[in-house]
Formats: sequence, C-alpha cells, structure tokens
Amino acid sequence: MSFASYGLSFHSRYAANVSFTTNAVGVIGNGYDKFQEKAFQFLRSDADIIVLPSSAVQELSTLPPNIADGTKALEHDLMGPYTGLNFILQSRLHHRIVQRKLTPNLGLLTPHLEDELGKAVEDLFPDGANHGWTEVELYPLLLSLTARTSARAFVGTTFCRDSRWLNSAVNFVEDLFRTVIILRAFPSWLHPVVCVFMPSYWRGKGYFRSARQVLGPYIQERLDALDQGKELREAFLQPSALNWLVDIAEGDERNLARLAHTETVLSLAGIHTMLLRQLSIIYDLTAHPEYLEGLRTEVADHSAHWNKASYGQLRKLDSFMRESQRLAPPTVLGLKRIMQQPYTLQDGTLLPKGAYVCVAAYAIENDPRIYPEPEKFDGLRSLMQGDGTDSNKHTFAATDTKVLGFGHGKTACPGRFFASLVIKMSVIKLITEYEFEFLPGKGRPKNWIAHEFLFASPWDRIRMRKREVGTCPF
Ligand code: HEM
Repeated sequence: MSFASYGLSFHSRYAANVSFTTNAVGVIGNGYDKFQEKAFQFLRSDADIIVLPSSAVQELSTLPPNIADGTKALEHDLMGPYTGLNFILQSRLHHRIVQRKLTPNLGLLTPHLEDELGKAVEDLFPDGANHGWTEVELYPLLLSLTARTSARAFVGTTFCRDSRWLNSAVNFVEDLFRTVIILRAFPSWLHPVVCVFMPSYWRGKGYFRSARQVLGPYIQERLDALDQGKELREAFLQPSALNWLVDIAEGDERNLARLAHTETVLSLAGIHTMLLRQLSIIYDLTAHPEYLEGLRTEVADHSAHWNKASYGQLRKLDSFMRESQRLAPPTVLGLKRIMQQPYTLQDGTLLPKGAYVCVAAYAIENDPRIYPEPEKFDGLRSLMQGDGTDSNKHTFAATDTKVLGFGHGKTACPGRFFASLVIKMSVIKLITEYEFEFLPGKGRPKNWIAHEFLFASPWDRIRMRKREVGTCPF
C-alpha cells in the first residue's frame, strides 16, 4: 500500500515537521494542487498524515467511529495524555450534552445569553469608547466577552461571573495549545520527558483541579438532590449545561471530576473557536466597510419584532460569517480520523488500521474550481449561491462537502448551532452599538497559522467608539 509522498524524498521527518509548523497552508496546498484526485501523505513529528482528495469527503464523513474515529484523532492532535484531554475517550458525555441538551434548548437560552452579553459589554468595554475613538486590543476584549456570554449557558448564573471559573476556562485553552505546539517540536518518545519541564503542562493539571474545586460542591449538591428526590433550589432550575449534565450523566459519568472536566472541555470546544470567528468578522468588516450598512439594515428590518427566530433570518450575516470562516478557518485540515480497521474507499484507496487520515479543508475552500476568485473576500458569496429552494443550506451552521469549517455529515461539530447563535449575537451587538477602524496606516491584522491551527495575535490594536445612536434590538 502506498501514497504519493509529498516532499519526503528530500525531507527528514524533522525538516518536514518544521515546514509544516511554519507553513501548513503551503505544504498542504502544494500537495493538494500536485496530486488533485489522489491521496497523498506528509510527515508531522507525531504522525504520518494521509490527506484524501476532495472526492472522498462525502464517503469519509459517513464512516462510523468503529471504522474511522474522529474523537481519537482529536485526542491525538490535542496530545490527550499531556493535556488531560484523554478522558474524552472514556465517555461521550461532552458530545451528548451539546447534542441532546444545549442545541435543543437554544430558544430557551437565547434571552439569557442576550442578557449576559449586554451586562458583559457594560462591564468589560472601556469607558473611553463611550466618548470617542479609543485604542483597544480587541482579542482579549472579545475573549472575555465570549467566555462570559457562553459561561451563562455552560455553567449558569451561579458561576458565569466567577473569576475563578472564567480564568480557568480561558487559560486552560491557551496553555493546552502551548503544550501541543511545543511538544510537536519533539519526537513522540521524548514527550514524557519534555512535558515535565513545561509550565503549561503543570498549569493544565491545575485547571482541572480548579474546575473540580469551583464546581464540585454545586455538582455534588445537585446529584444528592436528584438521588434523594429533594425539591430543587432556584439555581438548579435555570437552563444551563451544568444542570443538564448532572441530569444526563449515567453510571461512571456521575462523578464530580468527570462532570467538572466535561465543563472544561465545553469551554475548550467553544470559547476560542467562537472568539476567533468574532475577531475575524470584525476585522473583515473593518477591512470591507461596504458591507456594514447592509448588515445593519438587515438587523433593523427585524428589530420591531425581535425574537429568538430573528437570528435564523439574517442571511446576509450568515453569508458574511461563512466567507470569513472560509478564509480564516479554525484549522487547515478537516475530517481528521484515526482508522479503527482497514477500509477500502470507493476509489480503491486502502486505508490501513491505525492510519491518520483527513482532508485538505482550507485548500478545498480556496480551490478556484470550486470558489471562483477564492482570494477575494466576497461577503455575500454564499447568499448568491442560494437558489431559494433550501433556505437553511447556506447558513453559517450548514455544512457541505465544500464547506468544512465544522466538519461534515453526522459527525460534524454538534456545537455549531450554539456557536452560530452566540457569534451572531455578539456581532450584532458590536456593529449596532460600536464603530471600528484600524490604526492610521495599518490594515487588517494577519492571522497566525502554527501547524494546522489558526491563531490571532492578542496584541493587535484597533480603534473603537460607541455610535451616537445604538440600534441593537436586544
Ligand atoms: C466557530 C466555532 C466552532 C468551530 C469552527 C468548531 C469546529 C469543530 C470541528 C471541525 C469539529 C470536528 C468535527 C469532525 O469530526 O469532523 C468539532 C467537534 C466538536 N465540537 Fe465544535 N466548533 C465550534 C464551536 C463549538 C462549540 C461552541 C461547542 C460546544 C458548545 C463545540 C463542541 C464540539 C464537540 C463536543 C465536538 C465533538 C468532539 C468529539 O469528537 O469528541 N464546538 N468542532
């Protein structure tokens, strides 16, 4: 069994890993262009990665986890044994809570999220912006905003403003990626030694401990109340993932550490992914202000009867968000899987047991045969593609074989509907209440890509000011 080996003839694994670390878009893009409809392989320090052609997306997305496991690939990528993430292999609770509780209850959560977002803006945004142009680092501002807003849904009012919880939730992710990026510079056999010298590794353990300390007594009280059939106090009746988690946990999952860790994983899955989206959207809107009035008018058109359903009717905003994610996706690889048994694809490619496979998501979404003039930012691109027959097909949360930011098919991100709601809510708040501009002589801050992951600089500065008349509908 062989794959086209991209660049392997002159690259040692170490050199290949350095190329991938610093230029994943180029490495994968060149392989994608060169091999087109054939699978190819490249080396990363921790794995030999097989990249399947775009024609295999549909088939790969339908393979069940007993054949191609996405959670194992995620755990592998995020270095489970060194970041504590290996516990996601023991239960699907982190997935069930999103699919069975968070998503079906979005309507119920919407007014709570709107309320928290409004309070967070008041608490966090600089007072100077209310009086004129003020220079800010937008990244940390939006990070705190997203952590607060999403915490209202994840842990309820009891903890959503608790600095111990918020600091843990935010810093856990940052340290996790530090650990991953540093460890990937070393061969796997050195990881158990190198990690001991890394502060991010030790801090990572501390966040899990802190989650248990902060949430533990509350979780225990709810578990006891449920077991003893006691009347639930007010906090226990609020809609929050924390309350629902305790309800749906079964067997070994009904354990303080497991439940508190699951909450930490929700923060990992949600906060930075949503922050980076919002940051990109505000940067893209500032770089392309011609879209601003159209988006504000779309919101204004629904303002008189604003309700939870209004978010689903903002098609221009959906399109803009999709275009922003196409050009700045969370990762340049998609549908990452570890094969649990040998499998032969319809095109005859044999994927051996244990192989790490994926598709070139960024290259597909920037392929001129699929997206004309892919380098051009076209905020209404997906709106124009809609033929009106399926109004949900072009929403931000919709996936497709050519729209891979959330994966595709049954295994696609279960949190994408929540993410879409929270991102829309905060973008609406930001653009109807504030104006933004780049610093004089500066353009849109660049994204950083390290390995397959997209990051943004937390130190980039931008100017903002409150609009004279704010028009936020909630
Ligand atoms: C813009 C924001 C987000 C992006 C771009 C994103 C992207 C992704 C992607 C690409 C996957 C892998 C899908 C696959 O198997 O191919 C995934 C999985 C997942 N996401 Fe998201 N996500 C986002 C927000 C969220 C949020 C807010 C939550 C929670 C509320 C969440 C929860 C999850 C979970 C539980 C999984 C499955 C993990 C597993 O396989 O065990 N995501 N996400």
